[in-house]
Amino acid sequence: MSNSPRTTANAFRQEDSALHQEVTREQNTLDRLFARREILLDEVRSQLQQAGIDDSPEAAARITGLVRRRTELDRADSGLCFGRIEELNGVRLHIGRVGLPGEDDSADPLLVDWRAPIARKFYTATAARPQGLRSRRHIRTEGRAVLGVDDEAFDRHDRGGDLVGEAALLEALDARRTGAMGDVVATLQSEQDEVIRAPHGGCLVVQGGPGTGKTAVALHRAAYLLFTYPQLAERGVLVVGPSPTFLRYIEQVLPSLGETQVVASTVDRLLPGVDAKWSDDAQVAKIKGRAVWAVILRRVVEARSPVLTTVEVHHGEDLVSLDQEQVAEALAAARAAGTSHYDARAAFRLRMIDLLTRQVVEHSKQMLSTVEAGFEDVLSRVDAAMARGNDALPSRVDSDGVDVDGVATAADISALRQDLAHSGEVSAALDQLWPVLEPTRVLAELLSSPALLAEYAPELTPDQRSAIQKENTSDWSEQDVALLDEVADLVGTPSAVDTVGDSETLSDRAMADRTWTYGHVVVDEAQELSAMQWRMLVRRCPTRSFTVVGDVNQTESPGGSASWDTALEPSFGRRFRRGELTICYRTPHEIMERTGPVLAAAGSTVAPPRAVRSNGVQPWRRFVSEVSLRADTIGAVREMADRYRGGQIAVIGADSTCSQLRDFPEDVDAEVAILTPAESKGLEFDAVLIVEPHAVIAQRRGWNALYVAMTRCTQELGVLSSRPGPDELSWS
Ligand SMILES: Nc1ncnc2c1ncn2[C@@H]1O[C@H](COP(=O)(O)OP(=O)(O)OP(=O)(O)O)[C@@H](O)[C@H]1O
Repeated sequence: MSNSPRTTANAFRQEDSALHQEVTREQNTLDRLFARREILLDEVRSQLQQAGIDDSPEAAARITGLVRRRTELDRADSGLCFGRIEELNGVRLHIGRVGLPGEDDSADPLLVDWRAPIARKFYTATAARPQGLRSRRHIRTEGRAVLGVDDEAFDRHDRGGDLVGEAALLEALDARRTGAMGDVVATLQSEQDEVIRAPHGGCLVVQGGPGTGKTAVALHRAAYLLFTYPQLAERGVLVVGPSPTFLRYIEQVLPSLGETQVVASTVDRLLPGVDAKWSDDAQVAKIKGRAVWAVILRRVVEARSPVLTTVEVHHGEDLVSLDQEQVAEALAAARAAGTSHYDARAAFRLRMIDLLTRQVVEHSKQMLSTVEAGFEDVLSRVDAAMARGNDALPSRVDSDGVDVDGVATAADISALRQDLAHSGEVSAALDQLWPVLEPTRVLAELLSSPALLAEYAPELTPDQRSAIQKENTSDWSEQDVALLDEVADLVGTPSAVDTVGDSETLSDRAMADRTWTYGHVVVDEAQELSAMQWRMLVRRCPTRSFTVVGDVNQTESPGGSASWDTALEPSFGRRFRRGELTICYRTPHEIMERTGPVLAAAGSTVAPPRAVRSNGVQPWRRFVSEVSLRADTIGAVREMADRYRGGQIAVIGADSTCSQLRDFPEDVDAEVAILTPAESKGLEFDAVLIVEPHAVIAQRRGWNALYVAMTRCTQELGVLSSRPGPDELSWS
């Protein structure tokens, strides 16, 4: 039976009114939720005011917990509630950014936190596997207003797709880009949820093609772990990204989820006091990234062994000395502990002062006859006090009237040791015998000396050694930082934490402390890291609790890896779990289907990820003359800016092309960025214009770079070339 226009119109009206009723119903719920949130916020604020009177660790932990709760309630102002599930028995649960308990403890929660186990079904139920749900609803809101609802019913077996909340998802994906990544908590997909909720111990590596949500998933996982394992908040979660631009792009995601206990950094910013000023060229970066540096640098540090020599020091009129045998014995004792260079040197210094003190006392004729018995006892107590304070000499020993011999008391001996500890002659003797190792000096000396490189780095060929040799050793490159960190670890250099006050954030404290260890580390674009950078990261989390996301088909950096086994095995052995993301959310089908040949040319045997949406906009290519390239680029960008007003546009090309296009006119109604493929890593734009693809391909790992460039846009891809080819970009 066909519907007459009148009955169709009636049906629409009925549907409209049913929809209207549902929107009103959700609006009432949202109003109640906001009212409850206000009450809870007031409670937390007053608890915070009352706290802080005592400064016990328990009180500090409680305050940290309250501050976190206040932040998450505060930040939930937008998108407080975004979903609802209805179970077969009719029970309905609203899902949101934070959990809101009911008014009394026994009541059901008014709003379930998206990270709670019970919320999982919201992200994973499908018509084929409804998991006891009758329906799922996505609730679209703006501020405190409900705009609409999208329902999926699971008791009618008429939907078979693998997308969750397809309408809400597609709407989110089609939205204009703002230049900042947002959270996707309302529309997470089932395969993403699986990664986010994986157990936190050990290393989880997630491979996924461009736009499959790796960054989004990694950040939501950080929020999930902090919620599920609150103890992680104390040490924080480190998020490592490929560039400062990328970190700015993602910086709002975790705060919008209410998380503050997260430190975001590039890997080269993780060594306090060292600022990487430049990048090595590809050949040098590749050499410096090799794992063999761990062996080379250990060799260098170990070769700085103390020089066996006698020690002579004045104390007043006295000349006291240690012979080689005594020095050798003290050295052996200091090193036996198996501690770092720095700690062993500190232990040796104490031992040396101890022996010299003994000599001074022995020189005192008055003490000679009676000193031994009491002296040992006092020394052992002084030693114990020193061992507790490591390098620090106690300013005073509690003598309790202990007379060593009726002339020298414990206090006398303590004062004597203080004298010797501050003696310039003792310091000079120590420096000569066992020089302090300053990581920057050690590496600078090595890299500037062909002779030292030949001696300590025989694993490198002469050509490689001359490639890395450098005269100006006061500036450090990104790859140098990982080498410096390795030296600092071998030497055991203490961290300069003193500059950070109590009131500073977790991020301030962690970033000022080389030895800070995190509860969990998330690494994005992880395929780009060199072996030495991996070592550096593992030192930041010795429990090896890592989430590693990336795409080995996008690897561009010289020290990076084309396989996860190669990248991870040196640091994690075989002890890592794998996850995979297979659906591309960013780039439309029209573009993704053109990336296959480029990926194949890059040497990959896998297919690009399947695009979730199609927008009907075909990628285009124009041939222009080299002379008019700049003008044509400007013209093409203007056209794109007209189509994506207020949006984000990227012009991507090789270094040489980018330099030609600098000082791009800004009088277009869109943000325009001119980037190399490496700079565009992890970012996305409404439209992308690739200029001179042949120059991109000509670079090292150029096909991978082209693949990265092609997959940055959410709507439109254009290509401008002054030369024909390559065939992989012949679309017609
Ligand atoms: N479940 C989702 N709901 C809505 N948007 C999503 C979802 N998953 C991913 N996105 C969006 O898709 C885009 C791509 O995500 P993301 O940047 O995390 O991908 P990626 O795998 O890290 O990409 P690349 O490797 O190219 O850097 C982003 O705009 C992200 O917000």
